[in-house]
Amino acid sequence: MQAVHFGAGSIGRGFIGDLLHDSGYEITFVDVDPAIIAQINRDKAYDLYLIEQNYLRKTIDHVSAVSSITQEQETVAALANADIITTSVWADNLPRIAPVLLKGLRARQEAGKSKVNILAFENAMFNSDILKKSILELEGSLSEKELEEIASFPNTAVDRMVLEGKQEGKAVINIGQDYELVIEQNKLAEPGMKPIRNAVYTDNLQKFLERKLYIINCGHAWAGYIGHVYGYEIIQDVFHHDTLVQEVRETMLESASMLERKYGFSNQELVEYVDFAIARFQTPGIVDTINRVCRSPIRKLQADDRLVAPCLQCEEYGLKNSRLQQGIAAAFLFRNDADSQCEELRLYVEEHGIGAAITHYTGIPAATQLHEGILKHYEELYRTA
Ligand SMILES: NC(=O)C1=CN([C@@H]2O[C@H](COP(=O)(O)OP(=O)(O)OC[C@H]3O[C@@H](n4cnc5c(N)ncnc54)[C@H](O)[C@@H]3O)[C@@H](O)[C@H]2O)C=CC1
Ligand SMILES: O=P(O)(O)OC[C@H]1O[C@](O)(CO)[C@@H](O)[C@@H]1O
Repeated sequence: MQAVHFGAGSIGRGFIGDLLHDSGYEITFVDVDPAIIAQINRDKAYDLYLIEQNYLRKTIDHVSAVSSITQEQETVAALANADIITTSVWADNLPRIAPVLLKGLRARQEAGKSKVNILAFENAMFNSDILKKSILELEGSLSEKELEEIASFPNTAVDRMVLEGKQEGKAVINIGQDYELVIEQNKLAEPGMKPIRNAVYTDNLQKFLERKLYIINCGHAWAGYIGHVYGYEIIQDVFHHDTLVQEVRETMLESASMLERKYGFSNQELVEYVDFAIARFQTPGIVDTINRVCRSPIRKLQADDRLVAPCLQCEEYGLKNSRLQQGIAAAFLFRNDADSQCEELRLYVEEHGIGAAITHYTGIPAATQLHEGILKHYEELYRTA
């Protein structure tokens, strides 16, 4: 069986590649980074290191790689022959892979190939729908009916600790043992089939997605943005600071109270989920930068993302959300010269003021209780920063 995976980065090789390999696929990675492509083609394999098993090595073989920039024909040919197509390129990049994907789908159409599953494994709500929409919006694209005849776009939730590391001086990928890969079953090309082993198949993805994004990623982002205000650079340092850990926990529990109300999760299972996530962030020996956790703050401030969405929903249910407001405020103070979204945010605040920026990036209207709360937190954090 053949898999084509866009994005040979941490999650691409460390999580999706791992599971595709264990499901029996040969994997063609499509990337834009010549160094990663060359490395995969040279070694025809790559190594992963299992953090909790004293960095035990696991080799992923039967892999190759192509560049979507310089090897478009090869990419299209691989797509035409694929039994499954997957991505982990960051949600913001999905529109960039849409054109070559469309060419691959046309090639499949011409060759009379069977309907293929296309799964976007990105941290975003309804990630595969974003990709489908990007394909449909291309000039001269297929109609929605034509696209649905040749491809299915099940949405997913993707959770695993995957970190860049070093072994014997070489850059490697370290992976955590716990993971959750959830796939929308009813949208699969054949809903009875389970194309990836060890994934969870569900018809109620939103519940899993929100639990993961609004608790794990929310707490992580809160810790990163607040940690940055306090001058930390490594996220583990935040998780070794008792007061901050307590505050992250309070943030995650604000989201949890909303999810309990909305989906009927039990309080105990959500509290256990929060504590499991915090324990994972505290795994001994791992080092992860705040710059990575906080990357792309504009994306993370969107109304359906990890901080604003649970905050808005808590507000609707009349639930406490002050910690979430604080995390949103802190995101506006995140600075990283290598991240263009930080500079865009900074310039917008400088030109229009923080009040307008909150509304512009989060959609939260001015003169609401929420807006005023975020503003107040921003002013307090600004004095600390
Ligand atoms: N690292 C993690 O622990 C987790 C990451 N995710 C999600 O997985 C996705 C990928 O994250 P990472 O693997 O950490 O990022 P990464 O930066 O390590 O990997 C992204 C890869 O995509 C490639 N890429 C970018 N644009 C491309 C294009 N147009 N065509 C082909 N390849 C392209 C990059 O060259 C890079 O190799 C993101 O959506 C992230 O939110 C989700 C859960 C966990
Ligand atoms: O990958 P993103 O969406 O930029 O956000 C980083 C988050 O994703 C993860 O990489 C994995 O879920 C977390 O470490 C972090 O919460």
